[in-house]
Amino acid sequence: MSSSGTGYGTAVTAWRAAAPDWDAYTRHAFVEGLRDGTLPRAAFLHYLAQDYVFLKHFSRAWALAIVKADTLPEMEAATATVHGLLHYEMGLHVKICAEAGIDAETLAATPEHPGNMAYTRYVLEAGYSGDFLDLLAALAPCVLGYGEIGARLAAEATSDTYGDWIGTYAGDDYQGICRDVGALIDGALTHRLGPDYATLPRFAMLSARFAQATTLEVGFWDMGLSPSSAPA
Ligand SMILES: Cc1ncc(C[n+]2csc(CCO)c2C)c(N)n1
Repeated sequence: MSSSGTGYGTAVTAWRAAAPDWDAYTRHAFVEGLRDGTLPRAAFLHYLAQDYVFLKHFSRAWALAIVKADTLPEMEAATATVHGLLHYEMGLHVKICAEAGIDAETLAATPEHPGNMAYTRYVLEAGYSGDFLDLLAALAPCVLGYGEIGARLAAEATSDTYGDWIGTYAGDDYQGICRDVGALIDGALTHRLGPDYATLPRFAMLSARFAQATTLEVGFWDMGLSPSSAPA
């Protein structure tokens, strides 16, 4: 595991260090292909189409966070994320795919890959059967991993083929979102478990959720690298 992160918060820094697959996720061959520009365009577009489906369910999971929240600021943070996903991030996917000749209707009809389904339904299930903390622990690797990937690739990229993608996640706006989500998690833990939350068994259970979602992110990149594994 890498020893350093991007410092998004106390809890996520601990969870990140304890997740066995963190490097497999953030330094995956797909990510390295974005870094050096060798990722085939077909793999990128296949990934984007699956990610469009992913974001739809991920938005539902953040909407569930509004339901599971306990304070108005928690509700506001979750609402802002839902809004950003539906009105900004999904639109970016539509635009990039349209430029590559995949129209919005085709994108919306993308068959959902089982690895995609496994990940989003795992996150939703964490929220359905658990509380706000369970849901945030399952949501966190996605948000913060892309922040870490973006920041590293902005410094280490050797090609600008995927510069727009890298720039989106390396940019100040997205890095600010990552710090906000890290602070939301630290605040939610303190509010529910007290300031010594990191010493409690519950914290280790949440860490395991974070690790599981991290492993499912690895599967998502794997899927992106093998377009032929998509269901009909
Ligand atoms: C598989 C997969 N994992 C993570 C992200 C990144 N991401 C998902 S939602 C969001 C906005 C804040 O919640 C960001 C950056 C993705 N697009 N696809």
